Amino acid sequence: MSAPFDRLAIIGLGLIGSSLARGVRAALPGVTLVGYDADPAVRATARRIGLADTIADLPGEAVRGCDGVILCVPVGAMGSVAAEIAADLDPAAIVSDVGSCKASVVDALQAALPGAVIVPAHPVAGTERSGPEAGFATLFRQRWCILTPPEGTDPAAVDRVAALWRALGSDVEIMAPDHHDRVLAVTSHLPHLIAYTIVGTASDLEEITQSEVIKFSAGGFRDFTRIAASDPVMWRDVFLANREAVLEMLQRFSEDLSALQRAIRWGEGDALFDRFTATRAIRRSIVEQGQDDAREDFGRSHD
Ligand SMILES: NC(=O)C1=CN([C@@H]2O[C@H](COP(=O)(O)OP(=O)(O)OC[C@H]3O[C@@H](n4cnc5c(N)ncnc54)[C@H](O)[C@@H]3O)[C@@H](O)[C@H]2O)C=CC1
Ligand SMILES: O=C(O)C(=O)Cc1ccc(O)cc1
Repeated sequence: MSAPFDRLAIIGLGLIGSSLARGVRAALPGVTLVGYDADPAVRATARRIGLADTIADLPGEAVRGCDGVILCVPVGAMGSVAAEIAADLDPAAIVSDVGSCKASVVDALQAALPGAVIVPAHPVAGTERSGPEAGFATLFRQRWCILTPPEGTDPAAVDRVAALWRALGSDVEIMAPDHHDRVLAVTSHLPHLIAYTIVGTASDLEEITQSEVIKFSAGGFRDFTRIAASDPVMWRDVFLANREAVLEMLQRFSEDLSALQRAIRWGEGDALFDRFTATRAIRRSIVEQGQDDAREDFGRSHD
């Protein structure tokens, strides 16, 4: 199988960009990799650990001569990065991204790069860690990667981006950007909001000390603290960019939470039991489909 790209630029070398670089190195050794990050310290680390064949000092320099460009920056920075590369982009190059929400990113990329070939993507794989040293080559293996090409996108371009993610071990699905954002609002964004809230609530309680929260954190709370350790810039941007879908799912969630609150208040054990039985079945079907995190060393050593 020939590689889907000859020369690939990765802009943003944090968790996802560096995992992508490592994955491409391992699975597609014929691809020439160029990296760029706005943070000079990240560029220095990327050079030291040999993330790409070249680490450029300017975004335009990174994309020049590339047939593929993947933006791996927080979603709020996608538009400005696209504007920075516009003048140096090969007109035939495919521009993609890895942002966690898609409608706003598609709009930002189309506005900054009129006429460019744009195939947005979202690898539904990650950890709570960030930065170039947090990445690992196998992050995308057995994970979904959702592509949200704008209407009229050349199918051959979509196939090339799909081939890239399949080479890294992902399963690829195509979706409309708005639908993607509603699905991810409930499966990923709302759970992060809940984790940020519960961990904040526990640490704000006056009568329970911080050290008691840490000392007695049982399974459930510990899992929430992992998610609540996720990158503040990335998640600030996700909630601002996917505002409507998140607010809609939050409204539904609040209503369901009120129903459980009511059941507890009125001692309605059957209602609680029925709800917990139904949710247990959902967990079982996720595990059966191999989409759980059975990887015990998740986020630690993977290369
Ligand atoms: N963290 C996760 O689990 C996942 C994240 N994503 C998406 O991937 C993207 C990147 O996230 P992470 O790698 O986790 O974040 P990260 O914080 O580890 O890395 C982001 C990098 O982008 C750089 N950057 C920021 N603004 C820039 C600019 N204007 N020009 C060039 N570089 C710039 C930062 O210096 C940083 O090194 C985000 O859009 C996020 O929504 C997608 C799937 C999973
Ligand atoms: O670490 C976790 O539990 C995650 O949920 C990772 C993650 C974060 C953001 C995404 O867009 C996709 C996956």
